[in-house]
Amino acid sequence: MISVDDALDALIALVEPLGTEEIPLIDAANRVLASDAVARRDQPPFAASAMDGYAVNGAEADQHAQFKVVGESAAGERFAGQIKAGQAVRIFTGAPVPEGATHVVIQEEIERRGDLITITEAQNVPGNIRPAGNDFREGARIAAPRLLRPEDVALLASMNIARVTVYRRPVVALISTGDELVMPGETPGPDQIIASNTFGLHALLRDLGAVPRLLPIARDTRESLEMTFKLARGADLIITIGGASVGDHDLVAPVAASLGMEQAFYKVAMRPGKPLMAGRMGESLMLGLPGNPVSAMVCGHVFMAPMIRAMQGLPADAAPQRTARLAADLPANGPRQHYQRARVENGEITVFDRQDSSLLTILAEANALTITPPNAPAMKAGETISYLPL
Ligand SMILES: Nc1nc2c(c(=O)[nH]1)N[C@H]1C(S)=C(S)[C@@H](COP(=O)(O)OP(=O)(O)OC[C@H]3O[C@@H](n4cnc5c(N)ncnc54)[C@H](O)[C@@H]3O)O[C@H]1N2
Ligand code: MOO
Repeated sequence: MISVDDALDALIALVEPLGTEEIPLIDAANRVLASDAVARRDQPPFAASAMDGYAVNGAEADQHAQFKVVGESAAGERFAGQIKAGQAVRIFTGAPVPEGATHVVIQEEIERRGDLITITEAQNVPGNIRPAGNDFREGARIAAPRLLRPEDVALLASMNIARVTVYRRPVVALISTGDELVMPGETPGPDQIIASNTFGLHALLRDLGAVPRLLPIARDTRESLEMTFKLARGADLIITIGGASVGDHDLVAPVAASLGMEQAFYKVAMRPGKPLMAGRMGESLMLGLPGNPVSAMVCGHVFMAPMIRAMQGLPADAAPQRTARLAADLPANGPRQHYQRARVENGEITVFDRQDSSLLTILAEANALTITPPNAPAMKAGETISYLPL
């Protein structure tokens, strides 16, 4: 058995970032930028009014000063002339500030009669003007790699970047194994259960930006598993669920080996998730997850997620950890790193009593997995513990 950290290192060593593709900006959210994006213009491209009001020369903008309104500057259509002494231009938010104007008086602070306005309040001069290039200048960069959030997409649009180069999304084949499994919605036989972690992992993969492909459930025979592995060809990553342990029907390791899988490791000192395996299989990477539903999901967060991020060119970091205060004492740990379902609220974390790796109700109630290193001593309520947010 190897440690969680060594297993992660071995996994990341297998991964190379996938190729890149150019896509329309409208599809860019949740993708990873592969080449720096460079602004094609200044924003704003002109000094712009920040308010609805009147553009004047700030040197003249005393309380009670009077101006003649000589024109209008609207967003999208500027006032073509220049403001002279004693003149003002009606202006709207986002409109170009006319030449000669250095200040915008908001319309709540003037009185208007016909073409004449009078400033009614003392002014903070200059004000209410956004200088050209205030947000960014032409040539400003968004550095790759970067996972593009909706906020980044807005900025890219503003930079007039209509297409972006991003890493390809990993295609992931998901194989459930076991004679006992049927799909949700089917009618299980008396000894059957519903394939569940398959769906949890599918959802997690989507969240991570991968393209999951759900393959038919492989039965507990060599032939069925071989056939399903063949269907998985072409995937960047093949994930099996179940059949990873030592029972007579646990065929994933021998069948994968017979199909040429070069194993990087098998069995990790963690709980749940011990019978994890990984390696390379032809053009694909392979990750064999344990079948117990919680084990599979925990391995999904701890191992699959960093792999998918690294395939998309992001730094190959472990899932980010946080800390919280324990709500109750925690017993000493055994030889495997323990990931326990827990609920964190207002900085305090409660570890659930029931931790059997088949209990999806407890997983669904949890919003965190506490991490206890191998052979860690008992901890007292109030001590700080690390956790993975779910
Ligand atoms: N003698 C030993 N027995 C077991 C050991 C061991 O070291 N020695 N390890 C245990 C641990 S830890 C785990 S975890 C499980 C993992 O076993 P497998 O990966 O071989 O998984 P299966 O036996 O196929 O299934 C385990 C359990 O999970 C259910 N399952 C499987 N796939 C799904 C799915 N897609 N959706 C929902 N549930 C699924 C399956 O029906 C079993 O109940 O082995 C222990 N045994
Ligand atoms: O350690 Mo196994 O992965 O649940 O229950």
